[in-house]
Parts: sequence; structure tokens; C-alpha cells
Amino acid sequence: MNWSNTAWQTGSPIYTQITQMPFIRELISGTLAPEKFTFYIAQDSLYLAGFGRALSLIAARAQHSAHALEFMRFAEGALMVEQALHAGYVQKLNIQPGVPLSPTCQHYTHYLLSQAALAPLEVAMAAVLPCFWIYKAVGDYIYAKEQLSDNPYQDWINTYAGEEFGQIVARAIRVCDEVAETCTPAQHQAMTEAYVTASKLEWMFWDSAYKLEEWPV
Ligand SMILES: Cc1ncc(C[n+]2csc(CCO)c2C)c(N)n1
Repeated sequence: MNWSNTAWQTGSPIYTQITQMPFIRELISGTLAPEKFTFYIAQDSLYLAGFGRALSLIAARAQHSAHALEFMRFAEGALMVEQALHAGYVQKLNIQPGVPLSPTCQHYTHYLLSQAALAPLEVAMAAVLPCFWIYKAVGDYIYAKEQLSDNPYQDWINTYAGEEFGQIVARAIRVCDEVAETCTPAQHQAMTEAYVTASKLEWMFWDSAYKLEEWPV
């Protein structure tokens, strides 16, 4: 069995819980409070800036040039989405520059950056995989469930359910599996642990937007 099959099976309860979160249910029904969506977009823009750099670090550390190139493209994709958010939503929603990272956004972004810089390469690759894979699955889930023709969040919903994003995700899974083929069972275990941790942080990211999370002090 590929490593990615084990990872998906291990992380699937977290994926299922994400689909049942109020943020996702209300995105589907179009009833999500605008300030929660705005909070999410502002934090996601900050997240993507860090995520793109984490992907670049992994690209620099990759053993094979083909894998380095893939991660460079992923990094470019993340930063392009960040720029597109700026050009579109950040202006439309009047998000002010200088918004601080929420505690969860800080935790998630810096977890990925530290894994990308310091963890064994295969673990770093596994840590960034839920950002691709869980997002794709959640995007498809929302797209399939959503019934409104005038959902105010339709543009966002279309971004991640598309075929183009599906191909990027498939490539990220393939690189992880190619690297995992050369790894020991102990290394597979460490990869799966990083995958599950990042999956939990995906859950927390949605939760923090729903709660409009603030620093306690
Ligand atoms: C918290 C959070 N997690 C994942 C994504 C999804 N995502 C955005 S860019 C990109 C890679 C493109 O090469 C992926 C997978 C997100 N937006 N926000």
C-alpha cells in the first residue's frame, strides 16, 4: 500500500469532522456571517505568505530536481493565490494591512515553516500535504452539497473544487509517495504523524475563523 493511502485513512476522521464544522455548513448554506468570512480571508492571506515560503524551503532541500521543480511550482501557486486574494477579496472586503496573525494562524504557519526548515525532508513534505489534500476534499464536498444559485461565497467555492486544483493535489501526493518508497517504516510513521498534526491544524484554522479568534492578552 502507498504511504498516501495510510495517511488518508489515518487522517480521514479529521476530514469528516471538518465537513461538519459550522463554518463549512454555513459556507454551503450561504448563511456564514460576513465578518467570519472576512476574518478567514485575512488570515488565509497571511497563512499563504508563510505556506509559500515553506514550500520554497522544501523545494531547496529536495533530493531530486524533478521534486524541487514541483515544489517550486506549488510555492508559486500558493503565492499567486495570496496575491489574487489581495487583488480581489482583500480590497473588496476592505481588509486593512497590518492585521496580526491569529494564534492559530501563527501556530499553523510556523509549524509548517519549522518542519520545512528542520524536519527530515520526507516529514516536511508530509506536513504540507493536508493543505493540498484535505482542502481539495473539503472543496469538492462543499461544491457537491451546495445548492444555492446565489451563494455569496460562490467565487471562493469555485477556486478549490476545480479540476486544475485536483491535478496539483495529485502531483503533491505523488511526490510524497515517491519519497516514501525509499523510507523505512519508522520514517513512514513520522510522516503520518506530521500529516495528522497538520490535519488537526486545518480543523483549527476553520474553527478559529468561526470564533473570530483573538489573542487572550
Ligand atoms: C489554511 C489553508 N490550507 C490550505 C489552503 C489551500 N491552498 C492554497 S494555495 C495551495 C497550493 C497551491 O500550489 C493550497 C493547497 C489554504 N488556502 N488555506
